[in-house]
Amino acid sequence: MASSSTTNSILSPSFLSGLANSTSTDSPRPPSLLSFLPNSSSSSTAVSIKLSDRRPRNNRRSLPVTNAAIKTTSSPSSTAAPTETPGATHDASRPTILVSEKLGSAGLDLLRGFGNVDCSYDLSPEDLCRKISSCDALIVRSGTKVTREVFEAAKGRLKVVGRAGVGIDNVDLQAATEFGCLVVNAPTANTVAAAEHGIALLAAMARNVAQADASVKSGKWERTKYVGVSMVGKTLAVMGFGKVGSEVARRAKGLGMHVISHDPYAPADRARAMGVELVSFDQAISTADFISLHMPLTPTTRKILNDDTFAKMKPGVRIVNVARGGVIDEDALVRALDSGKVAQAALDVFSQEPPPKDSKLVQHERVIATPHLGASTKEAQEGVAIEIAEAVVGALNGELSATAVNAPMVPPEVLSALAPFVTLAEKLGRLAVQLASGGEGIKSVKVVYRSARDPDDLDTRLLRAMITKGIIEPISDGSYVNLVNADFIAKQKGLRISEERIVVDASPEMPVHSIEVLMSNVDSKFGSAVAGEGGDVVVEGRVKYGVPHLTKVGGFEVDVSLEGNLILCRQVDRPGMIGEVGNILGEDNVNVNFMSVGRMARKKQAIMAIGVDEEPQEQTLSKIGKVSAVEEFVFLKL
Ligand SMILES: NC(=O)C1=CN([C@@H]2O[C@H](COP(=O)(O)OP(=O)(O)OC[C@H]3O[C@@H](n4cnc5c(N)ncnc54)[C@H](O)[C@@H]3O)[C@@H](O)[C@H]2O)C=CC1
Ligand SMILES: O=C(O)C(=O)COP(=O)(O)O
Repeated sequence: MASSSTTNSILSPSFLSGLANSTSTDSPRPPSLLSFLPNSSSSSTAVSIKLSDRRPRNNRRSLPVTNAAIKTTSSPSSTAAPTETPGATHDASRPTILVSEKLGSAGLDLLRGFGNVDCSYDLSPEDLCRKISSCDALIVRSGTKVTREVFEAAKGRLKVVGRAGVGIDNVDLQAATEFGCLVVNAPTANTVAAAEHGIALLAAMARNVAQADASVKSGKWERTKYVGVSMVGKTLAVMGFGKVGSEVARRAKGLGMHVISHDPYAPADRARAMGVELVSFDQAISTADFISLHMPLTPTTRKILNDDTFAKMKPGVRIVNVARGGVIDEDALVRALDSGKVAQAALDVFSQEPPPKDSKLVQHERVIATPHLGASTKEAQEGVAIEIAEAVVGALNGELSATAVNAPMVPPEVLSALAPFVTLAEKLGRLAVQLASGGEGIKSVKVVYRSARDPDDLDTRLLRAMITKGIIEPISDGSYVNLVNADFIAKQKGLRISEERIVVDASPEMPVHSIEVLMSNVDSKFGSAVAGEGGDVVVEGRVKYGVPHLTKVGGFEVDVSLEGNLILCRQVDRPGMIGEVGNILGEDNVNVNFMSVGRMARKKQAIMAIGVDEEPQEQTLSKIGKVSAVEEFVFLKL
């Protein structure tokens, strides 16, 4: 098989006239990343064929966007209409957003401008599961457990879970990812509130404010009993130097404390700039007079303070926890308080919330407790509500949120530049899998990105996810594939996708010059699609003038815009072939929108790539098969 061929291109005039008509909405927009629809870019423009040279266009054609998908999704299984907020009307054409915990009014207003908002607080797990199949989004705080059962009960309708706050330990992220449900949080709006609460607890604990207050209210006046300790000059270990931890450190420095911190992932220069020394875990806990916890609850931080670690602390250490109850072994803390190793603890969070009424920890006389109030200031709650409402609305619009927790975060400007390549990637995956015979047998796919840019500057996660989606959707029983679950589903299906980035001499303006998809160890329905030493099914595409094009099939160069559907035809290169096949399609009312012929050499084999708007009937295809010069052909849905 020849490794190269020459190309004639036929551009349809309506393609060009469509461009002339382009409006402001024609500028490239980021594609919907969550609502991937199967035929996300089909064009319905009917055209006639006319020979023409490729011409650059001044206006770009509008990009296929699929952002209506989530808005209009209604699960066939969802029959129960959600309870509306009193006074609100339920509009079935709008997405439904269930808010299961109190959310600031500004956020609710924003949500109501976009969809049906159902504020149902204090739902039992069963009620939540019952409701969820009629909801497109769920907004929670720390009180709602979003378990695997919730995702199962959603029956595929739930597209986004918004956590109105930072900690996402109450959301089963693995299950969310498997179900293709995006999880977003609101990571910044409550930072100061949580830090202020940490400082409030620190000072209240040191000066016995809570106990003394209760004593005075009970009619006592116990001035000697409630002598406190000073904070100035004491060492505070901030465990977790993230947003909250660093704000606590800043405030503690203002109180004259010596602040050290342990955080395996924090940059030392950021800490140093604040006059905070980053130290090892053991050094932090063994030298601190006060320890303040600010790390997330994860499998590695669960019970990070336990009998062993309490044993390493200074006698009389004081502990503040506004992070998560689960980072402390609470029974061990009771033991450490009883033994005097820990002098006092100030706790905002508990492993079980609310804690049992008879909790020894809560009842301990040297413990002060608040009911998870860290984020509860008016200001923080309004800010969090807006932050999460914007993220959820964006996600429902098919945009990727900057606060996505279980999907790659792609900055809007990168997304915008990648948009046509995202469509190209999906179509190449879709084409390659249809060219292979027996799609389920595909195990190994290689993707080669050619770009003028440094390989490190090219974030291909989005493109890989779309290729995966393109490969998987045609061969699976309705698997819903999106950026969130693409890698998971590929792995589940035993599909190994490897990537190679090659620097080429091309325009650095374009993030990618070409994308090539190679499938190993598969037979092809269209022998000409097989190329290379390994006998791979090969397709390659590029973006030209903002529009995805197929540029290579097997060893043949072609040039066809990836719109509508595609007929690939290998024939002996001879005069009249284009007209003959074009006539068959025309007679059977199939519109050709694009056509190109790539041949090995004059009068040798050639590949005709024909873009068609409609799906030709069986008999139309068989007429093409009967054209004497046609050696093989295949119809591919894009
Ligand atoms: N009580 C409340 O109402 C609130 C509680 N929180 C809790 O505080 C936590 C921290 O919040 P942010 O500072 O906004 O998050 P963040 O993500 O900015 O900071 C967390 C820091 O913990 C560090 N970390 C991770 N593993 C660690 C380990 N093993 N040891 C030490 N440090 C580790 C990370 O590197 C990161 O710098 C949240 O995960 C949440 O659970 C946050 C807001 C309000
Ligand atoms: O943001 C966080 O992580 C918090 O813990 C705040 O929780 P809340 O929204 O007040 O239930």
